Amino acid sequence: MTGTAPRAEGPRGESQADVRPATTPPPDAQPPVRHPEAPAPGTSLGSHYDHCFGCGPQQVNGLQLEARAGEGVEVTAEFTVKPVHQGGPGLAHGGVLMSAMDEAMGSLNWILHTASVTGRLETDFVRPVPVDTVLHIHAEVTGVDGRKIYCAAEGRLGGPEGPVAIRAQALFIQVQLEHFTTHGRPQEIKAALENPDLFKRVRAFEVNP
Ligand SMILES: CCCCC/C=C\C/C=C\C/C=C\C/C=C\CCCC(=O)SCCNC(=O)CCNC(=O)[C@H](O)C(C)(C)COP(=O)(O)OP(=O)(O)OC[C@H]1O[C@@H](n2cnc3c(N)ncnc32)[C@H](O)[C@@H]1OP(=O)(O)O
Repeated sequence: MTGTAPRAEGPRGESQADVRPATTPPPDAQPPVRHPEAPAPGTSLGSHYDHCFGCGPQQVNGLQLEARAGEGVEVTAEFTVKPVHQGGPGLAHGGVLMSAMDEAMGSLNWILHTASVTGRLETDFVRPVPVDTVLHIHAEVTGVDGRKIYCAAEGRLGGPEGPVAIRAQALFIQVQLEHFTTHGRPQEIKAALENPDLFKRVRAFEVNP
């Protein structure tokens, strides 16, 4: 019987010789820079979109993550696991926890003043996370290489110094406003564009990269 050789390529079809974990900054990546107009350390970042599953106040079953700016190119956030977030009985669903990490790393956009979307997201689940737990998340940018923004995050149980339950690394890709207007469902895009605050914010990110 002949076995099938493992695929000698990375997630984007690159040859094995070129493969570095896609979420690890390359050696020539730039250190991240806190944008001069980034929210001051300690400031609550609020929601980027009322209907966002991760942070939107209108999503009653969403994560309603509350993030704050840190000193560097970093944020802290808390996610309270509710019964609606269960996977196993009394335990958080892994995909929901990944969403919380995605949202926390996505909120680094506020610190860089960049609009970006998740290209790749890797997660290690280290400990189970029971319902009613508050997951304390710290997320930071680890490097920037052109449009590519490398991020890492960890989530701890019960407090910022609690045991680590989840670790994540991600590659975000900078996009323009057109990313949303081209691909989003027209009715939500129309409503979002009619919201002057949201529109101005995304435009400001574009002219002040
Ligand atoms: C009007 C409404 C506005 C609403 C927005 C409001 C506010 C925004 C501002 C602030 C937001 C604040 C907080 C946000 C909080 C949470 C956000 C949650 C984030 C998400 O949950 S977001 C949803 C999931 N996300 C997607 O829905 C993406 C689908 N996808 C695509 O839309 C494309 O795929 C894209 C754009 C990613 C790239 O497409 P593209 O054509 O622009 O660029 P291209 O493919 O050339 O990639 C360029 C370089 O990245 C490398 N690269 C790309 N992908 C890679 C991968 N997976 N692995 C390894 N490398 C990768 C390439 O290899 C190349 O590298 P190189 O330059 O070295 O060749």
